[in-house]
Amino acid sequence: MDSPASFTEGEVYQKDFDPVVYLETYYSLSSSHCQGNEILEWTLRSLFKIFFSDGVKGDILIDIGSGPSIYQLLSASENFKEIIASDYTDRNRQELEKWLKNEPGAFDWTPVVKYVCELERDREKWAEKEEKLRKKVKQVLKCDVTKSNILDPVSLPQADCLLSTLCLEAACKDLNSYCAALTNISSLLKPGGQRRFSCLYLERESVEEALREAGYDIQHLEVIPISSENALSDFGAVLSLVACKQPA
Ligand SMILES: C[S@@+](CC[C@H](N)C(=O)[O-])C[C@H]1O[C@@H](n2cnc3c(N)ncnc32)[C@H](O)[C@@H]1O
Repeated sequence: MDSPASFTEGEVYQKDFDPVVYLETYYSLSSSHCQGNEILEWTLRSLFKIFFSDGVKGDILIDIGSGPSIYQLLSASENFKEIIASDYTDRNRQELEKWLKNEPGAFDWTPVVKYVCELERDREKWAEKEEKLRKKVKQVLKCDVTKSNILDPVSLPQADCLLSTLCLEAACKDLNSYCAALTNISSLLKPGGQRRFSCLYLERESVEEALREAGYDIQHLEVIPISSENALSDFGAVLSLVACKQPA
C-alpha cells in the first residue's frame, strides 16, 4: 500500500473536509454505495465482536479522530460509563454535536443503529440505544494526533480504552509519523488498557511492528482486502485490531 502522492495535512481537513458529503457517501446504509455498505457493515460487526462478544470494557473510552461519525461508538457505548469524542476539524465536531443534541438537520444514523441493535439481538430498542449513546458522550474535544498532548490544552485522566477508526492513516504522512502518533495517543491510555483501530495505506507487518515498538501486545488482528475505485479515497484494505498496552 503506497503513500498517497499528495498528503492531506490537518489544515486541508479543516478547510475542505465536508462532513455532510462524507456521511452521505460512506454512512447512508440504505444508499446505493454498496462498497461503503460492505465496509461499514464489516466494521460494525468487528466492533460488535470486540465490545459485545469479547467484552472490552471499562470506565472511560476516548475516540480519536471521531470525525462527524457515531457508528464506531454504538457497541462500545454498552461497555463504558463515559465516552470522549475528538476530532481535528471544527465542522466535524459541530456535525457530531448536532447529532448528540438531536438538532434538526443532524445526520440520520437510524439504519446504522438498527443494524447494530440487530447484531445485539435487540433491534426494537434502537431509539433507546441512541439516547444512551447521547448521554454517554460527555465531551467532544479538539485533537491533533501529531502533537505530544493530542488534546492540548485539555488534559484528562488516563482512559481504559482508546478507539480510533480511519483516523491515524488519514492524519499521518508516513510510517515514522504513524509511529509518533501512536506514541502521542498512548499517553492517554492506562497500562493494561485496550485499543482498537482500523487502518489504511499500511502493510500489516508495519502496523504489527509499530505497535510492538509503541509497547503493545496484539491480541486480535484481521484484514479484509477491498478494491476501492471510488473518488473519495484510495485504500486497498481495512484492518481491525485489539492490542493491550504493556505495563511501563
Ligand atoms: C476518514 S475520517 C475518519 C472519521 C471517523 N473516525 C470515521 O470512522 O468515519 C479521518 C479523520 O481524521 C481527522 N484528522 C485529520 N488529521 C488529523 C490530525 N492531525 N489529528 C486528529 N485527527 C485528524 C479528520 O478530521 C477526519 O475526521
